[in-house]
Amino acid sequence: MNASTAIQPSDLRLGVNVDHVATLRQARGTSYPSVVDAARQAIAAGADSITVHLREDRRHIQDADVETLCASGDVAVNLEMALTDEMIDIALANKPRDCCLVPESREELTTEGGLDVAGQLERVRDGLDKLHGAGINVALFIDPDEAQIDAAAEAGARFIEIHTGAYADATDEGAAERELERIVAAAKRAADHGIEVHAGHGLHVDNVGAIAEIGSIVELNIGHALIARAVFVGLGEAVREMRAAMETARRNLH
Ligand SMILES: CC(=O)[C@@H](O)[C@H](O)COP(=O)(O)O
Ligand SMILES: NCC(=O)COP(=O)(O)O
Repeated sequence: MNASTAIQPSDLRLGVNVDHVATLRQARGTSYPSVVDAARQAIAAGADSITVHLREDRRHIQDADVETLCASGDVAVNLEMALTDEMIDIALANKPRDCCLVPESREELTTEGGLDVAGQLERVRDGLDKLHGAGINVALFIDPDEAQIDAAAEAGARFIEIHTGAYADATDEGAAERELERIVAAAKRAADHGIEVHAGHGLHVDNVGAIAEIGSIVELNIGHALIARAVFVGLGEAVREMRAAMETARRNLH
């Protein structure tokens, strides 16, 4: 592989999820902190895109955040959403560059498992067709599971986002290693299907390296830990720290 085709650290994109900027705002129902200002600051500091999860219960991101961000023209938006008619209509009305279909339940504290594509293939295929028809890139947020990867390919997915939550939440090194092996295998299987591979959930500067070293993963979506870090160092510095951790790890690729 010559230098021109070697994987470059910049090959790995960073999507910053700003849900929890909205969590702080919703805590008091104020107009601040501005999600749009946070998005622009993150982009200025090196983020490639902004992820927002418009949940059915609107616990953090609001419809107006999606509308303003998508209308801004200077922020690449990745709209995370449940596979429902309501959310598909909102995506079609706002036309974010990207969507990511995620499972959702009101009782959950945060996203738990990945989307069950294998168990609802036609419904997923129908959702993909509607969003693709509007020119929206759509990723399926799925567990690092062979059957779900194969189902994503069968449904016509062009992108997946591998759920890294089990890896991030592993309580010991052995469990983390086993989850990492699942992610590596899933990323390779998806890439072999010709699917672009993203990853996210629970990542922070201390655990992102092993994921960033997986050459077939080209985008990471990171939110909660980065926003938490921003409380102490500011959003721009938190983004720069994450990018540096990703690029340092990416240089380990052969
Ligand atoms: C799908 C995923 O893992 C996250 O992007 C999601 O946004 C988590 O939901 P909360 O941000 O509500 O924790
Ligand atoms: N899809 C993952 C994401 O957008 C951010 O997840 P987290 O870093 O907030 O856990």
